[in-house]
Amino acid sequence: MRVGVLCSGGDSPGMNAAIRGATLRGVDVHGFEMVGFVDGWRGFRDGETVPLDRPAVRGLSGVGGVFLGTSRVAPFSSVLDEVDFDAFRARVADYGLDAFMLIGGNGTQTVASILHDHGVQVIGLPKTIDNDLGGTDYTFGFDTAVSIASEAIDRLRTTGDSHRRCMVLEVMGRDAGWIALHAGMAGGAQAILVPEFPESLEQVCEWVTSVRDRGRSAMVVVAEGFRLAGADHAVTRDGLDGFGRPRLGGVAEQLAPLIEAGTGIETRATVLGHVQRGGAPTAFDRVLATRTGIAAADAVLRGEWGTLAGLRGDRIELVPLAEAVGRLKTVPEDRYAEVRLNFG
Ligand SMILES: Nc1ncnc2c1ncn2[C@@H]1O[C@H](COP(=O)(O)OP(=O)(O)OP(=O)(O)O)[C@@H](O)[C@H]1O
Ligand SMILES: O=P(O)(O)OC[C@H]1O[C@](O)(CO)[C@@H](O)[C@@H]1O
Ligand SMILES: [Mg+2]
Repeated sequence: MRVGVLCSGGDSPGMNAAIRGATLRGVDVHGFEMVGFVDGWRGFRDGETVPLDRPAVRGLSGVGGVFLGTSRVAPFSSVLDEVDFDAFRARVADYGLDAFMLIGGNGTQTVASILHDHGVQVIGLPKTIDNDLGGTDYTFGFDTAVSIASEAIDRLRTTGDSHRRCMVLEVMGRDAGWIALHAGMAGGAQAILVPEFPESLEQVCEWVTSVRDRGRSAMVVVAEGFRLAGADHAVTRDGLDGFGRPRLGGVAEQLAPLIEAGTGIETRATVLGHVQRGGAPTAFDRVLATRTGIAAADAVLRGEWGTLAGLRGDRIELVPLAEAVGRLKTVPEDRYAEVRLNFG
């Protein structure tokens, strides 16, 4: 059995641990031959590969980023209806591959599902700091991003308190508010603004003012995909991402002067950015990623194609890819309601 490993989408702490887990199980236990593609589909297109074996993954469990590289380079050069899947399968055969392990978020696993539907033997490994992928309770990288964001909240709080300022922290997450919700809860934020539930500026200002009236300084956590009630799209930056989508970001910088004008309270914005994706994974993410890699190698051995190695409770289960990518996993209303009652 010859298995190709490929990462796509943004990097996510734990990816190295997942590749290590899959390689140790796949090569040493099951006797597979394994190969990694450099920089995702770019390496597949350009023929850039590295052999994966025990020495190649030595010491990687706690290392951030991903040594193979990742990218948003598209797997197909045409729109889906026009993709030549015979040519794609022929390319897979050129590499001598029997199977693919695809490490990525909802976009990557959508590609995995499409490939499975067209006869490519694939297993998905769910990663993303956004935690927006179905079929798994948590994706590795999320816990690390939340830890970094909650540390940022703790730090912003002390300077905010010293100056009696309102501090607004923008975190990532694309169209899902998971990082904002969990980091905001961990840091005791007085308002958490998520893409799933727009709020009016008046309401945000009311929360900030009530915090001041209690003699405290407000900490507002905002997800990059949040929009004020009535706005028809999220705030974007110039340029497109590698897949041609608008880049999210900038909502904190837009909100801060509006809050200051609406409350009379000096307000500052911080955009956490890629810091929340960098550095060493937490122990939780290392364990989750390693177990995901092990489960994926076992799934290859059993030929459980078209599945994703997802965390369900305390177990890694193989979930049909189609089920996992059917819809984005966003913050449900009850999770938002339980924190919103205490805002302000
Ligand atoms: N529907 C699709 N059809 C074809 N290719 C897709 C599709 N969705 C995603 N892709 C490809 O997969 C890549 C990875 O997807 P995406 O950029 O959404 O990241 P992801 O896997 O969701 O990870 P993350 O959200 O953590 O960055 C895209 O950049 C694009 O090349
Ligand atoms: O690394 P890039 O291409 O700037 O992408 C940033 C995006 O990737 C993520 O970090 C992961 O999907 C999102 O939270 C964010 O919107
Ligand atoms: Mg995604």
